[in-house]
Amino acid sequence: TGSTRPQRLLRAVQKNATQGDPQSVINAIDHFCRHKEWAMNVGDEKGSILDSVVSEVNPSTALELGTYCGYSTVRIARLLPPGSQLITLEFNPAYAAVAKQVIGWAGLQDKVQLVEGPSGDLIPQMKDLFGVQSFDFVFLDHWKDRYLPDAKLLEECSLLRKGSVLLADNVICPGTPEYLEYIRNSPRYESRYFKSHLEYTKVEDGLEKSVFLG
Ligand SMILES: O=C(NCCCCc1cc2cnccc2s1)c1cc(-c2ccc(F)cc2)cc(O)c1O
Ligand SMILES: [Mg+2]
Repeated sequence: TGSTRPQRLLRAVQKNATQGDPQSVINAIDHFCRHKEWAMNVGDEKGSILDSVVSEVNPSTALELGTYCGYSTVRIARLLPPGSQLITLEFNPAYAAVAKQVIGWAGLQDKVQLVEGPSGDLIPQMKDLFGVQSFDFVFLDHWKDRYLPDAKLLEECSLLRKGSVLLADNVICPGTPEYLEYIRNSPRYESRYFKSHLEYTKVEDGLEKSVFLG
């Protein structure tokens, strides 16, 4: 039984990145995905947009839906102010196991809570499990047909407050048409589209930033 792509990605991080240096972890993953094997990380181009939104929001509590190998987890966590927390949900235990090691290699484990399971079950438990009142920032990067139901679930569970920012990956490719339709037409959100490209390719993709108005 050979290795999986996430395991090969982790080996590239352990070989080429410096422990405790998040930027070197990011660079190692981008190099691996551009020159060795494509993987569904948000990537460097969309990652820079993610960085600018996270820096602008400067969240105390952040939620990531879809950890995968932890690339965007590291991008977000490295920018968080001291004392803030990022909760990241992953459905696939094999992905979660790799992500935990990538996050650890970056030295960001104290800022990150990695939780395994489906978002639909876990979101209603956020207050009880982690004592979260509300999220200042949410990065949606999981099943594309779960973006809409989970945005509604966050509202219903009072996990969003006036000014909370949702940032959604892949709104063009693979695409999240129902989510875009809802969020762009809802009076409860102010949305903006950041045109970019599918990670490590020339294919169009983009991020949708939506501010909850309360
Ligand atoms: O599927 C994508 N991401 C989701 C996979 C995670 C599943 C989870 C479900 C779940 C449920 N609950 C909690 C946690 C989680 S994690 C994805 C796919 C592409 C892509 C792939 C092929 C292609 F040709 C073009 C684009 C690009 C991307 O940037 C992606 O993000
Ligand atoms: Mg994505």
